[in-house]
Amino acid sequence: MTKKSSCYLDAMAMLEAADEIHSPQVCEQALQHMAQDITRDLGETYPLVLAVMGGAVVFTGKLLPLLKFPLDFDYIHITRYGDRLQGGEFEWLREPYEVAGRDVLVLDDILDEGHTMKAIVAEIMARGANSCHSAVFANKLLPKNKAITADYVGLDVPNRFVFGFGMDAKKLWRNLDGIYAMSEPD
Ligand SMILES: O=P(O)(O)OC[C@H]1O[C@H](OP(=O)(O)OP(=O)(O)O)[C@H](O)[C@@H]1O
Ligand code: HPA
Repeated sequence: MTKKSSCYLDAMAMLEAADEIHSPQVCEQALQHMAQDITRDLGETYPLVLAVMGGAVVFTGKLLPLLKFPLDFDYIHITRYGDRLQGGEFEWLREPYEVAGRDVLVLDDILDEGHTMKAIVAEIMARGANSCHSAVFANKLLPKNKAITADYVGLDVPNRFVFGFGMDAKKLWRNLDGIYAMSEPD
């Protein structure tokens, strides 16, 4: 039998200690509701849909086939957490291109303090977009005001570090189909 790496063991221990917040079934239902709302509001605008890498990858992959109207798709990449549990400075790894005159829909995995989405929307509007809507799969419930609220929210999550459904904790477990919260120190 092969020896399991310490990364593998750490990942399994993290999942074992975590609490399930939203099951895969609840996540799928939330996706359906989001798709209906987005279709109702943006279905005739031929939007440019921008996924925020890398957290939006699962949300995007599951949402796009539910949007049964014409759209363009591209991605942007901005990060401020890396493998940390606290946000820091922004780093743009791929800026938004060819947004002038477009109705843009930004997809991201989570709205936490909202600084990332606020910076994205500001950048897109500064580049001449006609409009910019935001859709996040998870909205973290915080005891303070956020920098921005999202136009479309899949599910609320508690004020804990969550992972799964595209979200990583210390770079782990983006690939889970439900949402989990890391165990809290005793
Ligand atoms: O609302 P905020 O407090 O700004 O946090 C939300 C952002 O943080 C995460 O990105 P991260 O910087 O971890 O990059 P990632 O997408 O590569 O995980 C997440 O994907 C959001 O983009
Ligand atoms: N989980 C994963 N990524 C995040 C979070 C979180 O709770 N907050 C901001 N980015």
